[in-house]
Amino acid sequence: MMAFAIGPYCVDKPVILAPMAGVTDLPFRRLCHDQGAGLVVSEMVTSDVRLWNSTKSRHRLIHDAEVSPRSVQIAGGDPKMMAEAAQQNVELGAQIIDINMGCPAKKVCNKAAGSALLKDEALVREILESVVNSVSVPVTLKIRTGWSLDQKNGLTIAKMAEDIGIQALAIHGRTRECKFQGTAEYDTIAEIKQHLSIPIFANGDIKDPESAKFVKDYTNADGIMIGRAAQGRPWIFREINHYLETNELLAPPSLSEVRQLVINHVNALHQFYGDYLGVRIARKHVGWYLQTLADKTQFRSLFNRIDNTQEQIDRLEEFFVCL
Ligand SMILES: Cc1cc2nc3c(=O)[nH]c(=O)nc-3n(C[C@H](O)[C@H](O)[C@H](O)COP(=O)(O)O)c2cc1C
Repeated sequence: MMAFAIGPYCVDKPVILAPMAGVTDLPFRRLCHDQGAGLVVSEMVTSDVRLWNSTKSRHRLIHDAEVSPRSVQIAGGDPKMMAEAAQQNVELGAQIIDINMGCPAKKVCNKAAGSALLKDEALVREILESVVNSVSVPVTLKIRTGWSLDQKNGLTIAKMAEDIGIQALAIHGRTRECKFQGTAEYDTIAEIKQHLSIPIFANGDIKDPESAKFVKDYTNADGIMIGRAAQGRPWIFREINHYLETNELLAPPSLSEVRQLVINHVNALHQFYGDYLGVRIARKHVGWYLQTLADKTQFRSLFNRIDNTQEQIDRLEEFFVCL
């Protein structure tokens, strides 16, 4: 059964992995896809091609070996640079270009990019037109509900985006000013969904199957986008799919399944990043996995001191045997 389509790409499951810089790298995207995410979106790639030689950008520009459709998010505030970045990412294998107007990170917003763009509707229009006209693949957009509570212009931006040719829209239920404070609200998302005909993805504070179903029903969104709740818990995608289909909760994964998943994930990180970066990035993900397991504090500090790929795997094996 098709949940939604973006251009020629039919997506059969309505649960989407949100773009998260420093989290949703290629190994994590593949893992979440295996666990039932219908669509996974890359970490943002800066539109400033002069920065593409950094280690961070080089890893973000690897689009082969990715599950299809390959959705690559770009971030920036200059229409020409955004168009150039979109074209180059398509040449590198992107099948969908996603534009970031949702991220409140200072690094992004200080340069009038990410969610900071929402206060300048003329610039938003220029960027969207420039990117849509520069590539032949579908272009999607991620926004917040607006710039501020006084200027909740999400609906205006959404209508503009659809008119320009944006093919799907993800909305985080907070304004830029809210950053991550308070709780997400879904009325604005529901209102946008009523006025638009492109697929709409609801995002913000969805933590479990029940909240996913609530938000999907409340907003009538075509997809549910999950960010932080997937950290250390990538099986949330299959749990949500199951609940949406059957209204019943899946049993949690067994310890031996979690063990295998964590070890495979850590191995994939070592392979993708190499030894030095791989062990460091693995520490972050293992820290998240440990939040759902017992005996975490002691093991976490031990694991964070390990500097060697094989030793990370050996210690993880031992840790799970002792649980
Ligand atoms: C660590 C982190 C990195 C993020 N990076 C991005 C990003 O690169 N692009 C983007 O559009 N949003 C980014 N976001 C925002 C998320 O995509 C999402 O909108 C937000 O976390 C709310 O969803 P959640 O409550 O399910 O986490 C990031 C969020 C976090 C926590």
